[in-house]
Amino acid sequence: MEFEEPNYFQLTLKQTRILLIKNWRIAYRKRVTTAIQLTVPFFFVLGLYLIQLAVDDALSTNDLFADTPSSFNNPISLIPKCIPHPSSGSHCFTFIYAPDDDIIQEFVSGVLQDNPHLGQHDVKAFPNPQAVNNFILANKNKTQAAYIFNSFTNGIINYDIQYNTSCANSWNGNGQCPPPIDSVIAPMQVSMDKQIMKLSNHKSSSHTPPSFIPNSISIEWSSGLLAHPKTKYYNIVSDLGSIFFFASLMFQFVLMLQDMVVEKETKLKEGMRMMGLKELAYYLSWFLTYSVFIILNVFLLIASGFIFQFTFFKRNDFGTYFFLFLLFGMSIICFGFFLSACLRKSQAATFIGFFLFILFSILQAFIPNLLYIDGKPYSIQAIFSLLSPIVFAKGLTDLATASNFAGLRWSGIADHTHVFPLLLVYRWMVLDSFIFLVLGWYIDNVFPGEFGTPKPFFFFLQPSYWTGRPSRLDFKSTTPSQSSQILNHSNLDEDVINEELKVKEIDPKNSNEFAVVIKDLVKIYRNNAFFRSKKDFHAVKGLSLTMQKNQLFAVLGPNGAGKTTTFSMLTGLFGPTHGDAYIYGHSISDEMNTIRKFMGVCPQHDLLFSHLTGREHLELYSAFKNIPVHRIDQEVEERLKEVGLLEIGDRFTTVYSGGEKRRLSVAIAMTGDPKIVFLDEPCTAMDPIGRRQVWNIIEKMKKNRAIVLTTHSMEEADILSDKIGIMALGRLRCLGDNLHLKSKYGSGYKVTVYLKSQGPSSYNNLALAKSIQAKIVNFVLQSVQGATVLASSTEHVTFSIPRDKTNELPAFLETLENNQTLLNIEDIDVNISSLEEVFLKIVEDTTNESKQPITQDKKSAASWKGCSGTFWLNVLLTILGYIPGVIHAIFVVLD
Ligand SMILES: Nc1ncnc2c1ncn2[C@@H]1O[C@H](COP(=O)(O)OP(=O)(O)OP(=O)(O)O)[C@@H](O)[C@H]1O
Repeated sequence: MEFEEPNYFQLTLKQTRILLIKNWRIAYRKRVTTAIQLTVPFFFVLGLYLIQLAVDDALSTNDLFADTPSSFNNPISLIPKCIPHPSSGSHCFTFIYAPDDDIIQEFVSGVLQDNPHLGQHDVKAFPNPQAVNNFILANKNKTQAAYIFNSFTNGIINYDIQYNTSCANSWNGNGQCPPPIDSVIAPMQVSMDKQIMKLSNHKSSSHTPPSFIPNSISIEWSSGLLAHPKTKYYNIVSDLGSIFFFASLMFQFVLMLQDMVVEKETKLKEGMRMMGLKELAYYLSWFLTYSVFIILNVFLLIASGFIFQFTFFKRNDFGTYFFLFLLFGMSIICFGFFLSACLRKSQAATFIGFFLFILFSILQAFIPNLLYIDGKPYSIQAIFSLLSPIVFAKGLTDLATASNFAGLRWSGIADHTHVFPLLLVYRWMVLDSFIFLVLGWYIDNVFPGEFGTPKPFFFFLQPSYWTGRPSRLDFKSTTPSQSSQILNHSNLDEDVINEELKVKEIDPKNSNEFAVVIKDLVKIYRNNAFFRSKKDFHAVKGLSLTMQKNQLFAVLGPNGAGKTTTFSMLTGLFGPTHGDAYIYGHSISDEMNTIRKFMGVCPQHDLLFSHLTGREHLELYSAFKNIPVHRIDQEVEERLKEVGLLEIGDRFTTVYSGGEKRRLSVAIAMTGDPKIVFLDEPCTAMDPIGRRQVWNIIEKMKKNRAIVLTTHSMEEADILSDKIGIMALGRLRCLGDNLHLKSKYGSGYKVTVYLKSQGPSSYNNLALAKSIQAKIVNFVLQSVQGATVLASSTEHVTFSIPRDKTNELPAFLETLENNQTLLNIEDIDVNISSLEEVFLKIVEDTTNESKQPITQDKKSAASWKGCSGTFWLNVLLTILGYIPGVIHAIFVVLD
């Protein structure tokens, strides 16, 4: 099957489409979560409405808001007696006064007469205002108020009433502080003014009254409210709207972060990338999925606002708040992208998601009021505006304030008489979205984390990144050869050394002969992302190898040999530390995107979505492989049939048995007719029938493609492979086809001689059989030097023929056959050593070799520093490249 060379954008669109279908299918199947996700704004607006109702109810008993059909007046009360605050002693002055002259004392006596609950000890006289100040400064909270008489000139009496704002002297035991004008100032003024009036009426004074006061006037004071209907003055949206609206949209942010990090943590994302998923399609699909959620949320939020009749929605123009919500929603999706690129664990994602949710809720409640005011430098406002929740709260507060009046018109969004008008809020949210999108994309490429090949920090300048094809303009990283430093050739197999020499001669880019050429491949697992450490682990130590086209190459090795690490590098799960490999002439370091077009992968652990069926998985991967839409059904049917899953293809993979999941993984690997297929232990957890079935499939697959198989099953390798490489402790230990390995590393041949039956079991017959057995043993041991008896019974004897006597084997077997009658031999069976024996021998040879510390790696680092011409440039570029890495590292630490 030949598929046309895909156009990058067409393929991206196609993949985006199928990923969207996948996302919607999963969303549909997780109905409860999705329903909550979609309807959450309604519940937040409902909550806001209920709070509004509760507040309205509480205010309904207050005269200010209650229905007041006619005005009413309350007489001005008496001057309240100062009640000492528990913290400021046992006594306080209700008022003090200055100056201390006769006429003022006359006034004060009158005030005390009018306020019989007060006595002389509640007041205190001072000679002048300065003395009053000195007393107050020296005696904190011991005075409630003061009369300061300034002048009596030209018939004008000028006096001040000063009062204590600390509320300490109005302490009424329940912590409430009454408004000073009503409770203190008005009674003091009324009382004092009465005395002035009395004086003018000459009732009790011998002093001459000021000339402007008429003879005999009396006034009664009272105050009251105008008549008014019931008012709903309090607008809950002004105070709590920003938190509630913010929360209803931030919900999506937390869920998206969780969804994306789970796909990363469970390697599903990398699994899809290995099978040809385009990065852009991946991000686009999540962006579109969550954009739809956000748009639906925004409409529901607005609709709920209208249902509950909030003036915020009724008075402001629709566009003003619609764009505010929409742009904020988009900005949090982009912020989610950025965070998902920095996080690896879903647990950390949940924790950080909720932490940010709470942090922003708190910050946005007060920062905008302190920040977006006249006189604040724009630079400070700009820094905080990089966080879209803060700038969102500013926009929301403006709209809530406007809704207390006539509301904001769309034409007024750019009103520059406002500090930070709404148009600026929109622009900042667009800028925030862009910045976080770019940062997330950059970090994902340069610091892909555990999986993925890190790209150079200037990757976006390389034409190949955009075109998917290598270009002459691409910067090539030179990876120094390591094998000569790392390997000690003295204990290596000569086939391995020859292979290494052969690889050195090959020009992998232009050789048509090989499917895979591996050159000095090295993988060091770093303990620390930034520094070399003694805990770094050298998993693959300079592997050089070729694999032929149309052949199956089996990689064997004990646990920890480095098979999966090699496999992961070849399939692009992560990049090599040094060296390179070429698959059909394409480098795994630079051209993985090209390789993925013709590569199929069955990883060691099944990477399956629990809410998709087997058939849907194959549809998904068929789209990644650019199979035309009209051929996808046929492809899916064929793959399901091939692995025997046709009948259960429509079931969710969660109900598949271990073996069925493996078979589905094999089917996925074969989707799209790949030229090279990597199978990592494809038959684990399979029963013998399933295993045979998969072996048959692999056997058929071998025809037009190269297959790389890692396995622990010697039988599997023996039956399927054309060539075998056995690895141990990160190195290739031997290489060749099974016969070559068996004859080279096996103990030799096994010859089993079956004796003729001597009749029913009896003492005589047993003695006869023993003598025949002795004769045969004698004959064989004399015929072949070094032969040994492995096992014997009255029915057969098994001999081991040493490997160096293999050439004598045909002549010996002929002699044995010629003496068959004489020696009473029934049958002769010849077996070569098993692959298992070879494997055990190789592993045994390497058990004494300890895992090497990476001293050589330090040498290579030193030699790198030695390239002084480029050293400082490299240092500079590295430092620049690490800036986003520092941001990344902060999150990794939190992770
Ligand atoms: N992410 C990692 N960080 C550090 N060391 C690792 C990491 N992954 C693997 N290793 C180590 O590298 C060595 C090779 O591991 P690898 O998984 O390649 O072995 P393998 O041959 O595939 O083993 P198995 O047959 O058990 O799958 C092991 O010692 C393993 O502990």
